[in-house]
Amino acid sequence: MKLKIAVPSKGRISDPAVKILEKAGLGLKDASNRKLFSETYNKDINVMFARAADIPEFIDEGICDMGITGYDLIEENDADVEILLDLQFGQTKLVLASPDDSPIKSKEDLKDGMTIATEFPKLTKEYLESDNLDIKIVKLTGSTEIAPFIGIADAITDLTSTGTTLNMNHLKIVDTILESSIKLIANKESYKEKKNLVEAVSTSIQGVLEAGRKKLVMMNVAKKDLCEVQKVMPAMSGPTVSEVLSKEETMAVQAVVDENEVFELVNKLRNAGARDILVVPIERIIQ
Ligand SMILES: Nc1ncnc2c1ncn2[C@@H]1O[C@H](COP(=O)(O)OP(=O)(O)OP(=O)(O)O)[C@@H](O)[C@H]1O
Ligand SMILES: O=P(O)(O)OC[C@H]1O[C@H](OP(=O)(O)OP(=O)(O)O)[C@H](O)[C@@H]1O
Ligand SMILES: [Mg+2]
Repeated sequence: MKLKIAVPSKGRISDPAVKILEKAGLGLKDASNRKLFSETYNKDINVMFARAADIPEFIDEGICDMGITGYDLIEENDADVEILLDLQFGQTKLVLASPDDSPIKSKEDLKDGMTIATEFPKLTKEYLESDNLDIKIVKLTGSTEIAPFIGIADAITDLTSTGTTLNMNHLKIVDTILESSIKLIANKESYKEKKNLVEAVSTSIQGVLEAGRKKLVMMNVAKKDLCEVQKVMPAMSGPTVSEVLSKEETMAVQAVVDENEVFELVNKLRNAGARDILVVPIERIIQ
């Protein structure tokens, strides 16, 4: 039984998606450009490349079993899929925005008869319907930010992450409609029929995400200093201590710690008597 994963073929989320699969042990056998399919180093799992915007539909319809794409696209396509993981990249938000000098400064300033340009008509319509506003929606396929300046819209809804595009086009954020990031999703039937394989992929990717924030700290400690070192040693399940065969009165100590604790910890460990301290990246942590 094979499992097919849909991966964005281009754009800002394509490379990070391929990289997280590689770290999860699902490296692509052929990631050359313009290929539609690639095997992975797991004989039961293949990858299909597609536009991020098409992936929600492909998973909903079962054309692929799993996929990696943006939450905004899942919602805009009203895709009925299982959202398994937040992949902690591609954070963005869909916002209502208007020209800097526009009187539209809040949602309340929107009036019947106005026009909004967007690449996300469904999400925009839902956002407006909640206030029974009779506002025309103009669907564009990109460069939405110019719409208010060529007379086709009073305001826009668009994705923003750094805010650069809005600032460069003299647009201000009026309201946030949806927070989004990149998700690992699965077809609901596949999740039942290929549950083991789907969960194996999800667990492995979760292990990569967990490990991303952790480091393995290893060191040698004289037996006389062990107590002092253990006092400063935060750890997931207590440090591991073992005999150093080559040095009698010395113990090898190691523990997994959060990367943001490492700087302070290393100095405390040295002061407590630890020597030969190594800080090692971790590829995956499977609880
Ligand atoms: N600043 C951003 N603008 C747009 N999308 C973003 C942004 N940050 C993250 N994303 C996420 O990436 C997804 C795909 O956006 P992206 O623009 O990379 O793909 P694309 O539009 O298909 O490719 P391209 O922009 O190169 O045409 C978006 O739906 C969203 O989930
Ligand atoms: O807040 P920022 O970091 O400026 O990002 C926001 C911009 O990114 C997206 O466009 P993209 O670059 O994906 O081009 P596209 O419109 O062709 O998809 C989006 O449509 C905005 O224009
Ligand atoms: Mg884009």
